[in-house]
Amino acid sequence: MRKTLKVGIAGFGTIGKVVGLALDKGMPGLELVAIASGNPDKAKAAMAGLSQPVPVVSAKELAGLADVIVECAPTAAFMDIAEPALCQGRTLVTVSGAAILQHPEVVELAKRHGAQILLATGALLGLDAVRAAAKGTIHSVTMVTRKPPTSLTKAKFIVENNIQLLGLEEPLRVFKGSAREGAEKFPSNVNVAASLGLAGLGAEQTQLEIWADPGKTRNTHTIKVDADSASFEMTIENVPTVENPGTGRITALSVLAALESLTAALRVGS
Ligand SMILES: NC(=O)C1=CN([C@@H]2O[C@H](COP(=O)(O)OP(=O)(O)OC[C@H]3O[C@@H](n4cnc5c(N)ncnc54)[C@H](OP(=O)(O)O)[C@@H]3O)[C@@H](O)[C@H]2O)C=CC1
Ligand SMILES: O=C([O-])CC(=O)C(=O)O
Repeated sequence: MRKTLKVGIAGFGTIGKVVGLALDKGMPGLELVAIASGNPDKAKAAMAGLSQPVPVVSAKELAGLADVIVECAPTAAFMDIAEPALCQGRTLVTVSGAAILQHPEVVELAKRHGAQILLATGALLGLDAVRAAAKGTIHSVTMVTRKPPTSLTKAKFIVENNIQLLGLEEPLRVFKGSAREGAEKFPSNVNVAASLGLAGLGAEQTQLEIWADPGKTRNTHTIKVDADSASFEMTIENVPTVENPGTGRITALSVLAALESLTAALRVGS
């Protein structure tokens, strides 16, 4: 029998609450032990739906209590959560690809302390195929993201440049460049582009376009890969969450699938 893994959630918002509820209902081999969040009182109130509420602690305390830390906080909080977890040799499950690009030193930190960072596929698809293709030679990787304007209004670049997206009648391209630059300008909106870069050609060599598209009701990502082993093009159309339209519903489910693979006797997909 494998030992039950103690799980801590850092960030109890749109993604964190879905993960918390699923753990509370029961996931084999996994036990929710504590959470860390921005505002502890808000987090305690948000736990009302759990049958077994857990303590709200600091990110540092969480690293001492849990074997697995699920990080689903804003990009700016990433290091406060990742550093103590990795220094204690924990498994860090995250969807913050943009934060990993900003702080590549976390990989060295994980190596040094025998920890592991598991960047879940999140709101994207096909990272298994991209990783496999990267074992051969990839010629090019491109990604086109189209989101309803309401999913982009809170994006850093849009706010800082005072770009008016509400009332758009035609699609507007708000970014074209590398996945690295896109992830810097839209850290909470194209984590998936950062993850695609990390899986394949690297974030500098991965080309990205972001469109605010009034004709879309879903957050849509199309990736196109040309490699010596295969060519493929895939599109995912994510249903935006009500709480945070920039975050697709599938993101939290991807985190659950990643957690499941930590204890499952059969893992499907690389
Ligand atoms: N790869 C992917 O596919 C995707 C990745 N993401 C990433 O996941 C992150 C979370 O997304 P989402 O759940 O929608 O975001 P939310 O804004 O809904 O939730 C974030 C939560 O983090 C909490 N928080 C704030 N500061 C800290 C801190 N210092 N330590 C711990 N928790 C903190 C917030 O608390 P409070 O409200 O009290 O401040 C809030 O509860 C995003 O920032 C984004 O980077 C999101 C979507 C897709
Ligand atoms: O990439 C992200 O961070 C979020 C996203 O696009 C989505 O939910 O579709």
